[in-house]
Amino acid sequence: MIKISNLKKYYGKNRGIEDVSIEIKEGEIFGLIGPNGAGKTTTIRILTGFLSEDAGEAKINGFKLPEDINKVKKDIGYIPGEVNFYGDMKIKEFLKFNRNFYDNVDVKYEKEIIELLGIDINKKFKELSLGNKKKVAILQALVHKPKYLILDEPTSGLDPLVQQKFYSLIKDHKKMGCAILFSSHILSEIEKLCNNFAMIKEGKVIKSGAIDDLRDISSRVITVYGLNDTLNNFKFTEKNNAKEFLVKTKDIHFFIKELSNFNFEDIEIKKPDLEELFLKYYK
Ligand SMILES: Nc1ncnc2c1ncn2[C@@H]1O[C@H](COP(=O)(O)OP(=O)(O)OP(=O)(O)O)[C@@H](O)[C@H]1O
Repeated sequence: MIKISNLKKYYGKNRGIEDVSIEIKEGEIFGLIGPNGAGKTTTIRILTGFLSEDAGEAKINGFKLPEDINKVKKDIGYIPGEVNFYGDMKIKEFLKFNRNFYDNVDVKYEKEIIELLGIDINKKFKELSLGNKKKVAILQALVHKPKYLILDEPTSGLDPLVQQKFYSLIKDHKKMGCAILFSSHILSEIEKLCNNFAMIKEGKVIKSGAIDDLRDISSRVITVYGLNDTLNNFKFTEKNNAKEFLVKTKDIHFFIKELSNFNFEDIEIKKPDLEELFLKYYK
């Protein structure tokens, strides 16, 4: 398990994080979201052994970070937000170096990922584009089939096709029982991939829980176009020349009955948009 409790970190007088607590179980993809400067990377840097905390604690499999990083290093896969490897090294040399470090690299799997993502291992790192550098970072993070994956905006810079391939690799790791921390600004990918999430703002967790609970799966957004009247029992907000109602699924037939007394042009019924809900918290 990855367990972070009341973690706090200041850079001198500057707040990094104030109070962050999250738990990620094996077989779970956990979304870490929040605006620029919220504290996601600071949290991740402590978890990956690069920074020490001021208060609270971060643990992986019971080992305290950053102190015990060497005891869990081989079980962790990490994709940093900014990928900076050894510029003059060819990718194939880098992979050899990586195989020596992680004595548990699955060489067959390494080959599979190289083919899946289309990585040119004969190129030097400095010759690669941003997206292709990111592909090497993905490869390096996954080849030893880690038990814990820590991903800091892993899809930034990837084209949509490679993104899809990356998602399938991550889902495979989830099936293998990996505990995955996935930091991202792309709310739709958090919605699609994650079971649970935490939103950090100004260094504190302001909202967390199951993605499905957040969405309020028992309600529907009903947009009615060309309706000039108001309904007695249902409130609405005016949006793009239409009236938008949030209606509990159990009340939909009452809603339709009441609406049928009036003229309107068109109607659209959909599940609440998670992206809109997330954006409210960003503001
Ligand atoms: N080396 C540093 N020195 C001083 N302040 C820092 C340093 N690194 C981060 N900070 C500050 O800590 C806060 C949290 O930054 P952090 O990089 O953790 O946020 P983030 O959520 O990862 O942001 P983003 O989404 O922009 O990557 C910010 O206010 C940032 O300015």
